[in-house]
Amino acid sequence: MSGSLYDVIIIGGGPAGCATAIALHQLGITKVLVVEGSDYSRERIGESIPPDTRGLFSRLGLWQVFEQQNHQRCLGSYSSWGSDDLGFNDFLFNPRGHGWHLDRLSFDRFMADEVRLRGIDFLSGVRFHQLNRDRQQQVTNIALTGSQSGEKQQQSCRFVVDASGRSASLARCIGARFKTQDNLLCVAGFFHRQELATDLALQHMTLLEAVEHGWWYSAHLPGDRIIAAFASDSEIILQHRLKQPEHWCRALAQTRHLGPALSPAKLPLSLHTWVAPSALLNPPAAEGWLAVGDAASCYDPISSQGIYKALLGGLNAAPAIAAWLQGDSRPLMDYRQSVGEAFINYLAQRAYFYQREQRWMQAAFWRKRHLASGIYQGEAATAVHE
Ligand SMILES: Cc1cc2nc3c(=O)[nH]c(=O)nc-3n(C[C@H](O)[C@H](O)[C@H](O)COP(=O)(O)OP(=O)(O)OC[C@H]3O[C@@H](n4cnc5c(N)ncnc54)[C@H](O)[C@@H]3O)c2cc1C
Repeated sequence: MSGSLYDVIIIGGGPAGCATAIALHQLGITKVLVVEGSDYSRERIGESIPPDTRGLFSRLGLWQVFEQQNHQRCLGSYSSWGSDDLGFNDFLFNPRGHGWHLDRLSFDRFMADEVRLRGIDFLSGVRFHQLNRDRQQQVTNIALTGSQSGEKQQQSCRFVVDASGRSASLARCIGARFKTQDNLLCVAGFFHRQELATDLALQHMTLLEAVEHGWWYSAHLPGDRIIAAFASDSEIILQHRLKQPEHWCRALAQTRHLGPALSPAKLPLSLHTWVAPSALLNPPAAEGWLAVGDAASCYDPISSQGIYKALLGGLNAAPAIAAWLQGDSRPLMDYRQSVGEAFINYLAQRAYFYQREQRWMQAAFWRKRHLASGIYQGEAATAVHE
């Protein structure tokens, strides 16, 4: 595969990278290479997607095949937020129907298979390492390394896409930097349904519960698995030793709704920790490259918007790339602007949501979010216009 000049190389075969490759293919751009560092065997996070995602699957030509996958329907969410009561928000009146709780690994493998089925070159187990750009020739040379073998190779292209998720490894090589507005940490445990006294009513729902030091959520996944996750600041997690299963389980048991609903009979074998920042890449695009998905902007998991944003980003990025390859860079600059504007909208929604919780005004977690919401939006606006 070495040696040929690609129109586009995409670093990262997650939802954003695969959606970009498929959307480019729909526009007739087929000299595309996707480079994925993993072999899709390690646990991934991010499973709830809203009903509106159906429209994006349709636009990508994936709706019928996605429907045949075995993902769990999500009919709505219960939440205890701003009040001790458990409110219920269902999707019954959404014209697009229900959402889904994905088996995240099989979803990412499915997206990668759909890319390959279209005849698009796809390297997995190969990591982006370094790049060097020949601006006169308008060629970018990409150095790649086998994740296991350490074997090196080089590929060249005219346009390069960073879809490497929160690491934004390619964009950072070019000199772009994240402006981080918030740095949540999530500690998650996976259970099998048999290990829990789960209330059947919760089976097709997401459950969200605010507590003094952060918030919890749980979701029922395919294969009768259940995820429960606690989101807070790293110093609070450290102080309460919440990376240790016994402390994490004790904190879960102390919640008003989630603990009694799950009541795990035993500790999870291990806990997984993920950073969940709210951050905007500055800039998210420039001549010859763009970032998409989490590499361009990361949203708080409370929004359940990450995968939706990744798929939509791929659909928006493809025409901007196609135009750039034809010599018109205006759509690329529009794309760059739209990533920033969407981020500002997201910050406003997020601030509104966190402001609704007023029960623990003196607790460090909530004080920090209430104080910061105004400042965040001002800073983000600057990032877009820089
Ligand atoms: C705790 C938590 C809970 C979340 N919950 C939800 C949720 O309920 N719903 C939702 O929609 N979103 C959720 N998200 C967000 C969601 O997971 C992300 O927004 C989504 O995965 C972004 O997709 P992506 O393709 O941009 O990035 P990723 O999914 O991160 O994919 C990036 C890909 O690039 C590859 N890669 C990285 N570096 C390199 C390299 N150097 N070379 C080659 N390949 C590389 C990675 O292996 C990966 O496959 C959650 C996130 C967190 C942290």
